[in-house]
Amino acid sequence: MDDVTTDLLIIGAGPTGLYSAYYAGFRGMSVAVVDSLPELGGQITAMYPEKAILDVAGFPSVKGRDLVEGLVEQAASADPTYVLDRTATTLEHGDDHVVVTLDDGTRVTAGAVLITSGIGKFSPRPLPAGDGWVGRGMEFFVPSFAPYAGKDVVIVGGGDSAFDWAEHLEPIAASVALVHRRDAFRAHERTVAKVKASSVEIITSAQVTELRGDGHLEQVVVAVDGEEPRTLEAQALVAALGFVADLGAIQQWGLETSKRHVVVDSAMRTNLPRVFAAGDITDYPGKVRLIAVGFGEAATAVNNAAVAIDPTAHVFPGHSSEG
Ligand SMILES: Cc1cc2nc3c(=O)[nH]c(=O)nc-3n(C[C@H](O)[C@H](O)[C@H](O)COP(=O)(O)OP(=O)(O)OC[C@H]3O[C@@H](n4cnc5c(N)ncnc54)[C@H](O)[C@@H]3O)c2cc1C
Repeated sequence: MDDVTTDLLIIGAGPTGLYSAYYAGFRGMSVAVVDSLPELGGQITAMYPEKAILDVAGFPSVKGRDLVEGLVEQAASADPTYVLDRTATTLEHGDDHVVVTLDDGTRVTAGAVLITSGIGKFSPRPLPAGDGWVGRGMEFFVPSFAPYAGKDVVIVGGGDSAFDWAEHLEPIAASVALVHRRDAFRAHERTVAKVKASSVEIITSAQVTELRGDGHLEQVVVAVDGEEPRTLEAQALVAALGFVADLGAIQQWGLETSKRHVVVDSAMRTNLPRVFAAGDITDYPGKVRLIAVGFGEAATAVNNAAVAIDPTAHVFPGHSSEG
C-alpha cells in the first residue's frame, strides 16, 4: 500500500475510533483509520453483532451491527482513509509530526495519533478438544444467528458472550446446551436468569473432552465432575472461552501504561507528545469501559488533538446542530 499522510491517524476502528473519525471530519481534519481486523466495528463486529445493546445514549435498544453501520455512515462525512487488515507496529516522532509504520511496511505520517485500540489485537482462547474443528461445526464467534436455525448447539463458557449467544440462539436452534467448567458464571445476572428460565440445558462443573463426527461435527463428549461422561448430539459448537488480548507493539512505544491500559489525562493526552488515546484502551481513576464512555472520550481526544496539530485552533469545536 502507498504511504499515507494525514492530519489525524486513528489506530483502531471500533466504536470509539469510528466516532473519532466523524469528529475529525467535523473539525476539518483529514483522517486515516487503521485496524488489524478486516472489518470495521471492533469488539461489536467481532463478538456480538446481533446483540441488542441497551445503554447507548439515544438508542433504547440497538443491534450491534446497526450501531456500527450508523457509526460508519456518520464517519463517512469525514471521508476517512481506511487501512484495514494492517497492524500498527512502530511509532517515531518528528518535529511537527508522528510516523506510524504498519506491519506491511506502510508509513503513515500524521499531525497527531489517536490510539483507540480497545483491548488490543484479540484472538479467541482455544478449546483444546476442538483442535482442528474450526469450520467443521465449531466456531469462536457468532456473527449471525441464521446458520444455527434447527441445529443442536453446544456453547462452551460462562461469560457474557456464552450467555448472550445461548439467549439468542435458543428460540431458533433445535436445542441449546451450555457447558461450563465451574458452577458460577461471570455473565450478567439478568441474562443468566433469562437463560436459566429458558429451555437451554446448563451443564456445570463440566468440560468438553472430545468432538466427534465424520467430517462435520455430530457429537460432543462432556466430562461432568463425579458423573459418567455424557455424549451430546450437536451439529454446532461455539467456544466462548474469552479472548487473549495482545497490546502488541504498542507496548514498546514508551507509553505510560497501567495494567495493559494506556494512562491518559483529562484531555486524553498520553505521556507522548501528539499521541492521544480514547475508549477501552485508556486508564485513569474511575475509568468505566463502555461504548458511551468511549464516545465522550473520542470527542475530548479529537478536539484536543486539533489544538496539538494547530495551536491556533480552539479546543471547543462549536455546536454541530444545523438549520
Ligand atoms: C460480549 C460483549 C458485550 C458487550 N456489551 C456491551 C454493551 O451492552 N454496552 C457497552 O457499552 N459495551 C459493551 N461491551 C463493551 C464494548 O464493546 C467496548 O467498550 C467497546 O467495543 C470499546 O470500543 P473501542 O473502540 O474502544 O475498542 P474495540 O471495540 O476493542 O476496538 C479496537 C480495535 O482496535 C484494533 N486494534 C488493536 N490493536 C491494533 C493495532 N496495533 N493496529 C491496528 N488495529 C488495532 C482492534 O482490531 C479493534 O478492532 C461489550 C463487550 C463484549 C465483549
